[in-house]
Amino acid sequence: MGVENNTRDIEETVVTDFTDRMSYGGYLDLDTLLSAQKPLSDHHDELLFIIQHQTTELWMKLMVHELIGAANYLRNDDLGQALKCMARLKHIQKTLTEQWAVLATLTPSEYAQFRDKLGNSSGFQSFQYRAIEFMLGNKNEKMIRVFDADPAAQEMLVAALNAPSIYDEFLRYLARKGYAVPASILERDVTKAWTFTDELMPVFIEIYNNHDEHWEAYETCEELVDLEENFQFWRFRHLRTVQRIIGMKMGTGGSSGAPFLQKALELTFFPELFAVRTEIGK
Ligand code: HEM
Ligand SMILES: N[C@@H](CC(=O)c1ccccc1NC=O)C(=O)O
Repeated sequence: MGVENNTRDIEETVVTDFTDRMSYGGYLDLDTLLSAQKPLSDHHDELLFIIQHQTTELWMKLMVHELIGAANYLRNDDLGQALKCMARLKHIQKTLTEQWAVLATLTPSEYAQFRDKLGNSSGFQSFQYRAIEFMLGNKNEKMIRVFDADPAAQEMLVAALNAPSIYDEFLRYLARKGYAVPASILERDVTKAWTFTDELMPVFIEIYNNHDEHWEAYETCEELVDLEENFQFWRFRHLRTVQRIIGMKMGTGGSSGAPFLQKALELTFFPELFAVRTEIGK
């Protein structure tokens, strides 16, 4: 039987009594989740602003989880599982980059009506964002101080600062597989930002020039390139959204605003994987 009167019958077997059963809202703790939106103004658009940030933080929570997973799998030489984590990470990144379109419906006039309520709070203080940057190799000890007033966040961030990045783990994996990764790289101080290392180039040139013989390493290199590219796309959409909403105003976090965000577009996580492109087929 099809639908009648444009109304779908609820089937006899559908469960409706949840007095002693776990329900959807109970499992997902929706009471907590949906009571966490607390606008500080009466402005219609503040809910959009809050939900855009909260959904981003939720997806970033999964990104942290997947990045930890990927690093652990690499450490255990389980490349297949590490690649699965990276594939999921890339889809989350795409979702987050697309999501900027929702916030871009906020006009400068609308935002100006509640911006003063935000005080000095800023995305700059997102510990999950900072952890993701650290896990990808953009380490910066100075960021830790921002979290002096939040010991739990700070502890998590210090752990991410002290742990090898996903790139460090990949290079260690390559070394275990017999690739000539210099010892100085394997023993480097992982709390410092990665900087371009010329001695690594022969390893990647070999992998890219003879990719059939190095398929697993080659595929992983390209996954890392995708991750970096997607990260830059997110940063770019953030910058463009900021430009259209606050122009050249300073940030609530105290930075110069757009010029500060622009500088991040010059950062790179895996410089050798981009440099190798110049060398292919020479
Ligand atoms: C009206 C929308 C937004 C504006 C005007 C804006 C503006 C800014 C500005 C000016 C900064 C520089 C730090 C400062 O001085 O405050 C910044 C940083 C940041 N914002 Fe936003 N932002 C917006 C939306 C978002 C959203 C939705 C997120 C998602 C969580 C986000 C995440 C971040 C992060 C992670 C940083 C630090 C970036 C870095 O260290 O390179 N922002 N934002
Ligand atoms: N930094 C933004 C304010 C802002 O966007 C914001 C404020 C509180 C919590 C998260 C935010 N998002 C990103 O920076 C501004 O300068 O307008």
